[in-house]
Amino acid sequence: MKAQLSIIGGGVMGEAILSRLIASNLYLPSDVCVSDPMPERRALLEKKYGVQVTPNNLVAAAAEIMLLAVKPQSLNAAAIGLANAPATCIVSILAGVTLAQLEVMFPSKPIIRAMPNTPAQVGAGVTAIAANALVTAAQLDAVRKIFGAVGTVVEVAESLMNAVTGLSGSGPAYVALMVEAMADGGVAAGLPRAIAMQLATQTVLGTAQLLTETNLHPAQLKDQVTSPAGTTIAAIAQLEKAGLRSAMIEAVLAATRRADELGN
Ligand SMILES: NC(=O)c1ccc[n+]([C@@H]2O[C@H](COP(=O)([O-])OP(=O)(O)OC[C@H]3O[C@@H](n4cnc5c(N)ncnc54)[C@H](OP(=O)(O)O)[C@@H]3O)[C@@H](O)[C@H]2O)c1
Ligand code: PRO
Repeated sequence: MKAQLSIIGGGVMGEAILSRLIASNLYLPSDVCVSDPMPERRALLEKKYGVQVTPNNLVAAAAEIMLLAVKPQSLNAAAIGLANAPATCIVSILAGVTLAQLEVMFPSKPIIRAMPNTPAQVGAGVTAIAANALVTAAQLDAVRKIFGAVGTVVEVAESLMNAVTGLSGSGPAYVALMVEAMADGGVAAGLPRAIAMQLATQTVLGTAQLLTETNLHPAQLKDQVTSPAGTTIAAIAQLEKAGLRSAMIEAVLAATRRADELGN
């Protein structure tokens, strides 16, 4: 049976997207087929979501939309035999892999390159998409709906996709590092670990919500928190001394460069 959607690679991101598509009723489990080499993984996805599973990418490829969710290093192996895949539209979430490279692998196919992030697991992701010239308005709409089920969708020029990868694709790891470090600071100052984690996580969540809902510039928010001769400016002086801003800028650039390398 031809599935509406196939997912090639049922790992972290494949499952994150799958789980929201099923939970939001955008796809019926019977309309989705997931291909993964690991029997335990297939069994888990089949049991948890009721989807079709297969170890054979060619079987899965018989779908309206084929979502490639393998690691960039596994793409060549995963794509063997898929050049003439019956899939109508190919969607790739692979870091660094360009539309031009995908067009060589899947000649004459409508292809969309996408970069989601792991908050997709809770429907709070952000995904950038870029389409090739063969994608129809209906296909773009269908793919927008897929990523809309896991969060916000933005369209960007394909030339910016590696920068997106360096910022929002990899970004949850930077924020997680910051939350962990803030909690460690709280523990160093005497807070119990569980309370410190709750305070750190909610501070990040609330600050993101405040910035989103008020459209405040981050500098204005910082100024609101920073009393003259107060506690916050003492902390900020330390962060500036340690080069936090520069470290964050360099981190995004390093991830962007790595995405460039993965595409070569
Ligand atoms: N994780 C993120 O935050 C994130 C965010 C945005 C985009 N991405 C992109 O999403 C892709 C997947 O990342 P991930 O973190 O989900 O990786 P992952 O957890 O390793 O998932 C990849 C899955 O593909 C399977 N696989 C390997 N070779 C295959 C083949 N030939 N055919 C079918 N399936 C195959 C893997 O099985 P085995 O484990 O048995 O090899 C694994 O289950 C990557 O290209 C990454 O750049 C990831
Ligand atoms: N995770 C993938 C990586 O680290 C791509 C963006 C987030 O390569």
